[in-house]
Amino acid sequence: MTPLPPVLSVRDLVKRYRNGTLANDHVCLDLFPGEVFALLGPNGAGKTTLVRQLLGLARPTSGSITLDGVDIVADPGFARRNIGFLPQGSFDLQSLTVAETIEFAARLRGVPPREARAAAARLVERLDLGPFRNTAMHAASGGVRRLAGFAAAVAAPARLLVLDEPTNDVDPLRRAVLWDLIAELGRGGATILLVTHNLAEAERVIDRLAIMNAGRIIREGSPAALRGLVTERLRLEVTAARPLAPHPALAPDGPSSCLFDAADLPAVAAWLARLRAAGDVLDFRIGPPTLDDIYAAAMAPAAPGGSAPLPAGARA
Ligand SMILES: Nc1ncnc2c1ncn2[C@@H]1O[C@H](COP(=O)(O)OP(=O)(O)OP(=O)(O)O)[C@@H](O)[C@H]1O
Repeated sequence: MTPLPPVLSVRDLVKRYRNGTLANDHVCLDLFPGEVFALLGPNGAGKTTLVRQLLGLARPTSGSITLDGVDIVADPGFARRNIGFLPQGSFDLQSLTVAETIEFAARLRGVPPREARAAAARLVERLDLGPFRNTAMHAASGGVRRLAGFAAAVAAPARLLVLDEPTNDVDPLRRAVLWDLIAELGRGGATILLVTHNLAEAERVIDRLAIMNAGRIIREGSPAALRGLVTERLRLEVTAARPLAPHPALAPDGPSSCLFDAADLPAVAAWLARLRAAGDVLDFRIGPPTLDDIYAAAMAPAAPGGSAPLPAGARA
């Protein structure tokens, strides 16, 4: 079967600001239909710069960006019409109510009035925003503004959704609904670029991810492929009844939550069983490394004498 062409294709993208900062250094990226793709990286890595160019809000120094094959450097309007965007910052239309904001966003992207109103009503219901429907955006809490912004981004059909920290300030119950909705949109065929530091929650919706550092993509692949960075390690979470003397295999950061060598599993399991029988440990969980662990491993300084090896298949 021939793979579908990418929705978004970025080739050799370079962005150098006027002050000389090289914010994107030959970035290449392909996003395929229906995938939820996470862009990760520390502060200042170049993520916002990349997003601004994808949206046609900043001009690349060199390189190309196409959306559905259309050159959006030459036609930035095409990007603005076809990308749903939840920005990191606050919303501009502060005098509109929550429901009006969502409806207005849909209208701006060409949805007829009746459908725009229906889409807003559906999203208000789904995100449990009913009590805030008629609250003016400027008077809404940070979390409600965030949810309204999310609803505004997804209220009209889009070729690509760019969601920058969608769950910031959102309460845990609505956050769970929001992640469900993101996963559903992906399953429904939407292509989603997620910029987030919240790896623990994003983990269950992500199909592929890229880690940026200093303007470059340093790792790219599915979470499963990138787990190659931390093979031979397991993560232990312990609920203890009282402070525990550390086990040598878990030092120095154990044992409440830590990584340990898989080879030490028999010793660690026997130690936990003893503590559990004595009532010192109430509960424990041993599982594979998390996305946070993968990220930390990717960002760790290279071992002396060379750079960290790239695991097979870690770069798609
Ligand atoms: N308008 C600008 N002029 C000059 N330098 C800039 C400008 N905007 C960003 N930079 C610099 O470009 C680099 C990348 O910044 P960018 O905002 O893209 O990073 P980021 O990964 O989005 O960071 P964060 O996670 O903190 O939002 C940084 O060194 C930043 O200081």
